[in-house]
Amino acid sequence: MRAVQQMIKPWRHVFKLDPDRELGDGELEALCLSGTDAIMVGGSSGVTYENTVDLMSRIRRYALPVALEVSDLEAAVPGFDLYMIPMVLNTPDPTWIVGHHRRAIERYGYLIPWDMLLTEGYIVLNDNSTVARLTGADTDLQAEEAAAYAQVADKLMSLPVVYLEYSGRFGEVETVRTVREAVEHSQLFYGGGITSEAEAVQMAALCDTVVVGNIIYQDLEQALLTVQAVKNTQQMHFE
Ligand SMILES: CC(C)=CCC/C(C)=C/CC/C(C)=C/CC/C(C)=C/CC/C(C)=C/CC/C(C)=C/CC/C(C)=C/COP(=O)(O)OP(=O)(O)O
Ligand SMILES: O=P(O)(O)OC[C@@H](O)CO
Ligand SMILES: [Mg+2]
Repeated sequence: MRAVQQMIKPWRHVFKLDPDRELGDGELEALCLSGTDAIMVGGSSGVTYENTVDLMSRIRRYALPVALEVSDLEAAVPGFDLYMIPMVLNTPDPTWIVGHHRRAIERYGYLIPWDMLLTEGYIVLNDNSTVARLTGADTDLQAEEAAAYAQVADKLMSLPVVYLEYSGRFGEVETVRTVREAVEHSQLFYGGGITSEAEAVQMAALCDTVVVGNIIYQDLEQALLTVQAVKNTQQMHFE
């Protein structure tokens, strides 16, 4: 297994911080010392080189892994522990599957630290989200259709990560369960709409890694409570 895959394998809980949103030093310290396994830096709009460098250097004061989820080439900042590269599987627009990626490779060439890159097969499921609008994702999927996309990522493309993305809304548990049953090798990330311990526990039982984002900016105390909720939850096993 590649070193980057080994790095993310133990991640159960991750906070995703958006460079385009304000976060005080005290709040950042609470997040970084919360016991979460890692910080992902990313957003689907307003991410610039400047706000990404600024956030990375502030997180760097703490001893936990920090990943950049690359969503805009202008914000390809060196100095992260790893780079997570989304490919949106359920869009008809190849720009978001391979187009930006081809351009990135043409632009950065030998500067790309390949051994620090990890590809994520994104399945975008909230129609009312920035990422769905941006990528034109076909979010109107039955559970079995989402599971088929997950198997494209897992079994045909051998992607290290399948990312069920409900950004901004709590997902359908039955869909997540159906996807869980279909994914064998990829690490299954869940993100979207977690605002409480109970919601965190539900998704932690089904997924390898739970990502918590927006609630950080709305109710920090609730966000912090999700860390132990996830870590104390055992994953269900499916045959
Ligand atoms: C030189 C150097 C340091 C290199 C570093 C790495 C690098 C740049 C390597 C180049 C290789 C490469 C292949 C890069 C890919 C470039 C790229 C721009 C790909 C497109 C990625 C993509 C599909 C983006 C679409 C949007 C997306 C899926 C974003 C992921 C994050 C996300 C969904 C955040 C949620 O957004 P949020 O703002 O929270 O949304 P809400 O408003 O709903 O809350
Ligand atoms: O912001 P929320 O809704 O928690 O979603 C987390 C993450 O999946 C966003 O990319
Ligand atoms: Mg967000």
